[in-house]
Amino acid sequence: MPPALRVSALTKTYGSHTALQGVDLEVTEGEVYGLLGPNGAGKTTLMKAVAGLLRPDSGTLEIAGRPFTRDSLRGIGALIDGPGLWPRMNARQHLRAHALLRGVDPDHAVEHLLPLVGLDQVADRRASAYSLGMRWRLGIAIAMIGSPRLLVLDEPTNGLDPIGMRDMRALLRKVAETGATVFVSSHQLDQIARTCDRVGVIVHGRTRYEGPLSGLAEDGDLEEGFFSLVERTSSGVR
Ligand SMILES: Nc1ncnc2c1ncn2[C@@H]1O[C@H](COP(=O)(O)OP(=O)(O)OP(=O)(O)O)[C@@H](O)[C@H]1O
Repeated sequence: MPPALRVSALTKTYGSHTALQGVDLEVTEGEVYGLLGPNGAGKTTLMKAVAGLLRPDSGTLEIAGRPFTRDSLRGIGALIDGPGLWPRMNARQHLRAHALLRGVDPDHAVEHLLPLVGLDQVADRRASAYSLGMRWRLGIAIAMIGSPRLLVLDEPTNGLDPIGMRDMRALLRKVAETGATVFVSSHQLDQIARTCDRVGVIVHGRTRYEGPLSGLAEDGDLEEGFFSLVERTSSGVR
């Protein structure tokens, strides 16, 4: 089976700043893949490229073995830069509106996605009354409209309290159990450690590690191993 996502030699420059300098990675179908890297490493840039929100300068993207085209976007759901919600609308209305915009059955979206993200009991409450965790979960439900095979999530644990993080970890596993592949970025090594099957680490726009998270550990210490990889590959640049 071809990988859900293959990124090869991807580059992206903003003006004179090179954000991606040849990123390679491979996300296996059905896994939860964690994208790690320090601030400014290029994680969001890479995720935007996979979600079709920006065009890379060079390199290739393949989705399920096929070259990336506009049609690939039908199979990709993304949540980048946080959930953009309408404060006066409730969860049910959000899902219905997005389903109609994407041309899929709004009843199906509401029935399947609200329970999946644990918002069925509060579906009629306005988004402005939701906790951050609930907003993120609604954002994920919106990204899942149309049953994408690949879900791209940029920092979905940002700002969450421990309970919100635990719920998010459980949700990502649940999403993977539906058969979708999850490509998720995070700063939080411990969250990634508890959720992901494999990880990729990018530093200054280059892939520096890909494999099981345990492979990053140094003398059994994951955090030390991660810091040491970042320092070794940063060449003094901050
Ligand atoms: N629109 C833009 N214009 C100019 N530079 C940009 C733009 N977007 C990102 N950058 C720069 O590109 C580099 C990579 O940014 P990116 O947001 O992809 O990194 P990141 O790994 O997601 O960082 P963080 O963890 O801080 O969110 C950074 O140096 C950033 O300042």
